[in-house]
Amino acid sequence: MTTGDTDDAMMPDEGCYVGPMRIRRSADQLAMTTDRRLLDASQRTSEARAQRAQKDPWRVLRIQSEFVSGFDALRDLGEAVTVFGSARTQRGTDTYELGVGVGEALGRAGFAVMTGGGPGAMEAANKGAFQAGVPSIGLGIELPFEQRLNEWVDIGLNFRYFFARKTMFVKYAQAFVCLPGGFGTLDELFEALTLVQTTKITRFPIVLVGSDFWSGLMNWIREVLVAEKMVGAADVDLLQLVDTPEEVVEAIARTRRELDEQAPR
Ligand SMILES: C/C(=C\CNc1ncnc2c1ncn2[C@@H]1O[C@H](COP(=O)(O)O)[C@@H](O)[C@H]1O)CO
Repeated sequence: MTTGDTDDAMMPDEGCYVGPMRIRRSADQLAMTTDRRLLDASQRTSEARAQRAQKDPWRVLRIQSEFVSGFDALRDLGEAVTVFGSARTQRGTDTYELGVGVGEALGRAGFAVMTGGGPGAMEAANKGAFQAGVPSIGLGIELPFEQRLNEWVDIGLNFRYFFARKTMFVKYAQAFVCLPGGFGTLDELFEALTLVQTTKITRFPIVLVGSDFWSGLMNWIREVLVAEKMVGAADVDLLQLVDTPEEVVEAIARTRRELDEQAPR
């Protein structure tokens, strides 16, 4: 994060977000995040247990405040779609352009677009939404390294806690779209799938974009999960696999129509 011939240690760090706040800290300090303070088992010494007893009850207020600010910021949002995808997708690649196209097509169909607000596929989808003139929302997360919301976000919120942020992705969206991604994207995809499968959320299309990328997973779900009776055959239909931005919009519209026919609002 430094340039030129200046002593690296003297250069201010780019900093990172701690919840909604941007601060500069040393690399060691950056390794600690609020989520980690709450969850990390490596803290289980007697000293850490004492701290836990003293501090955890008060953390609830901070957790609560994240829900309050999220609910408040998003309360007037119209129809929206959450787009997940890799933080590592490079600008100028086909996948990045696909993400821009998806954001734009969703925008033209009247949906605001919500992402994790980071780089890669998130940035691409935000860019498309911005270009379509619809709200382009980024729900960032405090991470143990420098992070900022991408430049195409026009409504941005930063969260300390993954679980508070995930609630916003679900509560304020009418569908999920997954571009190619890694563990983060898979986590978000499977959380959504579980919520639909267990009817915690209803009327919720989940669309995977990019058959080259996702068909291996779809085959594994059919050949292993269904075959071993870990999921029902019908559960596979909760996922739709498409390749183009237009097909994303069609898939969402089709699922909504089908759901309306089964159980009119
Ligand atoms: C890896 C880098 C930055 C990470 N920055 C992120 N900012 C916001 N949201 C993120 C970030 N990384 C992951 N996420 C969430 O998970 C999904 C992507 O994870 P994947 O493992 O890359 O698939 C994404 O949808 C976000 O919600 C440095 O460039």
